[in-house]
Amino acid sequence: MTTPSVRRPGPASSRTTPPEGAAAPVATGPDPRHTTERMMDFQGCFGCGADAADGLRVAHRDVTGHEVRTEFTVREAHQGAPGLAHGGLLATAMDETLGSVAWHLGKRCVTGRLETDYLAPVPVGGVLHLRGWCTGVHGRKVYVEGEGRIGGPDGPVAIRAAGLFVEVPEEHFTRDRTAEARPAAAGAEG
Ligand SMILES: CCCCCCCC(=O)SCCNC(=O)CCNC(=O)[C@H](O)C(C)(C)COP(=O)(O)OP(=O)(O)OC[C@H]1O[C@@H](n2cnc3c(N)ncnc32)[C@H](O)[C@@H]1OP(=O)(O)O
Repeated sequence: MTTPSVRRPGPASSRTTPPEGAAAPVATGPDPRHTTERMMDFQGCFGCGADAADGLRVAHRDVTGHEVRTEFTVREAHQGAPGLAHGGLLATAMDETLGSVAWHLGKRCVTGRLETDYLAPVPVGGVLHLRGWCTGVHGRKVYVEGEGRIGGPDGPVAIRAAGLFVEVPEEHFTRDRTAEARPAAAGAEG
């Protein structure tokens, strides 16, 4: 394995670092009022759903306070280069883990920003052991960091990330956006 020749900074930029005055996280568990009827028993999530055929099926293992642990077993469908996980999918596994941290704070959040550092390749057949934790809360913004290790929960770090999650109203998930996704009418200016 190659050793990084320069010392890397942490994963968080100024946009994913809690500002002065941010509050410490308070882990309350997910708020059941945030699970709409449509979301109940939904297994189509590409990150963790059992019904997403080539999805990541990230397994949620453990929650301690505001720290969440998950595992992602890399399958052939997740390859980028032969035998190695695609970086975008590793970011997805991280998004799943970090997003879960925000929801465990009782906040209905979506990803606003996700930053990733890749430190080592993750082989097909390998298990990425992910961990995410909250670094602060400021208004609607939840700041989260995480890391993924290979070869075991204490193995070498393969990916690090920092994310900003933003609280949204229920309407974010219930609104019918079909019309918004259609191509604009011919001649309409963008
Ligand atoms: C268990 C569940 C696990 C789930 C894991 C998976 C999570 C996902 O993948 S969610 C899907 C991907 N994400 C999305 O689709 C989100 C799309 N984006 C949006 O809907 C909107 O842009 C949204 C909600 C993030 C923000 O919009 P809006 O509600 O209008 O708020 P807005 O005023 O723009 O932003 C709120 C605050 O966040 C900040 N902010 C928003 N985006 C960013 C960003 N990218 N970088 C830095 N700051 C940001 C704003 O500056 C603002 O800060 P302040 O309160 O200090 O002024």
